[in-house]
Amino acid sequence: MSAPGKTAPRMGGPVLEVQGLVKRYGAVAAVDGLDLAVEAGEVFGLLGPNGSGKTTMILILLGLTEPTRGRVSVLGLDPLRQPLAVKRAVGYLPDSVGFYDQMTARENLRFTAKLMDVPRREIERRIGSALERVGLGQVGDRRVGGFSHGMRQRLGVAEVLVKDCRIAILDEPTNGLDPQSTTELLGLIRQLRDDGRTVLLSSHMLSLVQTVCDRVALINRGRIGLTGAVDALRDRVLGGSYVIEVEAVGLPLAEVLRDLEGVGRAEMTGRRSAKIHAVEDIRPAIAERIVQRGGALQRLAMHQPSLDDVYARYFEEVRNAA
Ligand SMILES: Nc1ncnc2c1ncn2[C@@H]1O[C@H](COP(=O)(O)OP(=O)(O)OP(=O)(O)O)[C@@H](O)[C@H]1O
Repeated sequence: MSAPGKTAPRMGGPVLEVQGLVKRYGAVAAVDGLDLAVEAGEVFGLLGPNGSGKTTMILILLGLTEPTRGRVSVLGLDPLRQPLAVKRAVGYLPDSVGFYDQMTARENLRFTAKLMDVPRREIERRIGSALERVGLGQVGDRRVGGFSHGMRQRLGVAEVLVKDCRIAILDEPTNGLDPQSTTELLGLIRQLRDDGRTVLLSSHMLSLVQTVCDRVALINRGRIGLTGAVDALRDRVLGGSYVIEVEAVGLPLAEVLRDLEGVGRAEMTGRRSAKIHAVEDIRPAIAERIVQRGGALQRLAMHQPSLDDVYARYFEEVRNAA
């Protein structure tokens, strides 16, 4: 597959940019003053509860919905004024990708390639290579009507490869996929990034998003609440907290932990076990203290908060503040 994309009206800076975006449906503000900049080559996750405006924003980026107010730029293009150019440069996978069921996978890809003006001499080579890459090489001549949901999603990725898009936008791509298909799809998303493409994805599958996204934005009621790398958000929302589980015998554990430096809160989970919330990884200090006081350490494990913890805490704070 060749290097992605030839549409490069601007060098440097964000490839997807939204400023002061508002979209109203009557009294409902689906998007309510949203600013976002996605840099070239990153996998960016849009996270937020149902109805927070993720799909609306994606449709605006694709030129499929008109914003009420605000500025939108996709590779320097205005999706409303240049919808065809945006369609050529951006691959879009909704949660259920639409293909012609009566046509084979190869015919569907050929149809898109012609529609998108892929150079004729390139079409068959790109289709063959894309089908192989997404693991559909053996079934390229089968009708898509018989494909599973996971196969359709992979065919959606093949379409991005055939169009050679610089940007792929995926709306809830892992919805309805079994664990193996989910893992495969995430692998393909990583490959898109490794090609140098930019990926914007919306998802509720936080633990999975965490494994694939370079940065995420938490969206609440049509606005971006927080943006950053998962680690940075963890620090900001959870105060960089580490959860350490310790189990020791031969000493009064609660007393031993009481004045240990770095312990934010220690909660006894049993007679010999405790869960410690700390601002840094203080496992060596815990081990040393227990041994010094004549105890025997039986377990010392650190649990790093996941994106689910960040998400839950953030939206809890938002609800409490409302
Ligand atoms: N065509 C429409 N007409 C009226 N209201 C709409 C329309 N599309 C979206 N909305 C409303 O706008 C808000 C945002 O919807 P949107 O689908 O963008 O959210 P979302 O974050 O993608 O949700 P989900 O996670 O459930 O897909 C919701 O209150 C929704 O009901």
